[in-house]
Amino acid sequence: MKIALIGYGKMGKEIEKVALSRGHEIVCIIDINNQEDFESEAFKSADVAIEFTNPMVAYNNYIRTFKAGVKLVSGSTGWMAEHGEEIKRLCMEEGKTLFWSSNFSLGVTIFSAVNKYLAKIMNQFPAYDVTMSETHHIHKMDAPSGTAITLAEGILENLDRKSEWTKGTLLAPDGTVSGTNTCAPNELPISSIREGEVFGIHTIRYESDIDSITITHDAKNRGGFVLGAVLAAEYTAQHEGYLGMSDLFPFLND
Ligand SMILES: NC(=O)C1=CN([C@@H]2O[C@H](COP(=O)(O)OP(=O)(O)OC[C@H]3O[C@@H](n4cnc5c(N)ncnc54)[C@H](OP(=O)(O)O)[C@@H]3O)[C@@H](O)[C@H]2O)C=CC1
Ligand SMILES: O=C(O)C1=N[C@H](C(=O)O)C[C@H](O)C1
Repeated sequence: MKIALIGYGKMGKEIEKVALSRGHEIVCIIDINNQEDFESEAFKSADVAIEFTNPMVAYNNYIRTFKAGVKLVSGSTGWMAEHGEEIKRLCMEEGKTLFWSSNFSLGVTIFSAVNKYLAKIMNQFPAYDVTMSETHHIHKMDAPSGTAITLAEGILENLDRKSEWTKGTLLAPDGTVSGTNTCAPNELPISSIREGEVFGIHTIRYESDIDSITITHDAKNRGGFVLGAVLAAEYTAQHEGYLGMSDLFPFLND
């Protein structure tokens, strides 16, 4: 399969290696310095483009990829609140194709299913309140992480006493703490920690006066995100529309 890469940073470089190891060809690499290549024949020849950039530029990259008539896989986070509805509409009503996930790792996909199941159980146990925390490397631009937002949505869909998530405390790379831990009973607070080169830790904690139940996913490296993105690209080459991990792993719909 012919793959174009958009964004050649931490994820883009690792995706290149895994895509080559699975027999794919990289036909074009677009970074910040060669934006004109969106119009190149090499880019247009790709079966799928894989985009990992940042919250500010992802939307524009999607529009340029759609214009070139190329299917897209993206893991960029932090753009959904502003542009999510429009991008979904372009895919569902105007024939464009995007496979997006806030986290491509199989481990988080499993964790996400467990999270939803646990939230459903907790409807029977009102003594427990729920909080979430996420820890990432100091270079990360968005907070809360995209994964934390997706996990929070999984809780809101299943736990009747919570209706929105809210930002909790932020521990910044320089050690300063901002935000608050207090929130309304219907709110789920997400605290964020930026520390060293952490790949991504997500913890969901249910706490009562007598005990606590905690589930955690801790990425040991970027291998899971990278393999998942390449598997998603292989899937996207054969499918159309607005796609996600529940298409790739239908057990999530059970
Ligand atoms: N869904 C998932 O599983 C995962 C998602 N992510 C998300 O993916 C994104 C990228 O992560 P990561 O690779 O670690 O970040 P990096 O900062 O390491 O890489 C991003 C790259 O994109 C480049 N870039 C900036 N602007 C443009 C542009 N307009 N067009 C093309 N390239 C551009 C940057 O160049 P320069 O450095 O010169 O600005 C940089 O090389 C983040 O939003 C992160 O949250 C990350 C890991 C897993
Ligand atoms: O920026 C990162 O590194 C990551 N971003 C994604 C997110 O925002 O959830 C996925 C993963 O946690 C790594």
